[in-house]
Amino acid sequence: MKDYQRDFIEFALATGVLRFGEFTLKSGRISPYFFNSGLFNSGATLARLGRFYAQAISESKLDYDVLFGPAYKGIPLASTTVVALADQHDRDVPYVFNRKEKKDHGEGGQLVGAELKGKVLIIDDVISAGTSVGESVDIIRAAGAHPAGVIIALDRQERGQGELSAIQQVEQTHKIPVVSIICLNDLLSYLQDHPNLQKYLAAVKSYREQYGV
Ligand SMILES: O=P(O)(O)OC[C@H]1O[C@H](OP(=O)(O)OP(=O)(O)O)[C@H](O)[C@@H]1O
Ligand SMILES: O=C(O)c1cc(=O)[nH]c(=O)[nH]1
Repeated sequence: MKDYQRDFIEFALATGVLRFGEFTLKSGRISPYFFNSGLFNSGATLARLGRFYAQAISESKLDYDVLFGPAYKGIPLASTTVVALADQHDRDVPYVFNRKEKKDHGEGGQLVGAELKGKVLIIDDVISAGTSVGESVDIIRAAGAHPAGVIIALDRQERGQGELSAIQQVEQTHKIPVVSIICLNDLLSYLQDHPNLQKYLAAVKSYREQYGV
C-alpha cells in the first residue's frame, strides 16, 4: 500500500466516512464496514478528497480528455478532482455532469459543463451493482464520446451476481478499466497494522471469506 492510500484510510476514518458496525448494502448483504462519501461534507474535506482522487488518477496512467461526474454524488467529486488536477498536477481537465431529470427551460438539456467528447473518465464513490456506470456509459456513447475508464474511492472486492466482482463485471461488460484509491485488501492490511482497530479485523475477514473475490 502506498503512503497516500494509508493517508486516505486515515482521512476516511477521521471524517467518519469509513465506519465499522453492521450496515445493510444495496445488495441486501450485511457488511461490517461502510463507506459513506456524503460525509466528505465541508470545504476542507472536499478539497482534500479531490487531491486523493487526482493522485490516484495520475498514478493510474489512465488516458482521458474529460471527467464525467454522474448525478448526484459524482458532481462534487468531479468538481473537486479537476481543481486538484489543475492545482497539483498541472492539468486543466474539462468536466461535465448530468442532471437526473432533463431541464426544459433556460439552456435546457441533461448535461452541464464541458462538451462530452473524446475519452471520458467517469468518477464516482463506489460501485455496487454497476448500474450507475452503465447509465454513464450510455450517456457518453449517446454523445458520440468514448468511455475511457472509471475512478472510484473504494473497491470493496466482493462478488456481484456470479463469481466476478461487480467491478470486474463492469470492466468486462464495458471494456474499460476501473481504478480505485483504495481496495478492501488495503483496508485489511491497515487494520492488521493498527492494534486499536484489530477488533474489527475478524468481522471484515469473515465477510471477505463469504463474499470476496
Ligand atoms: O453500482 P450501482 O449499483 O449503481 O451503485 C453505486 C451508485 O449508487 C450510488 O449513487 P446513487 O445511484 O444512489 O445516486 P446518488 O449519487 O444520487 O446518491 C453511488 O454514489 C454510486 O453512484
Ligand atoms: O454496496 C453499497 O450499497 C455501498 C457500500 C459502501 O461501502 N458504500 C456505499 O455508499 N454503498
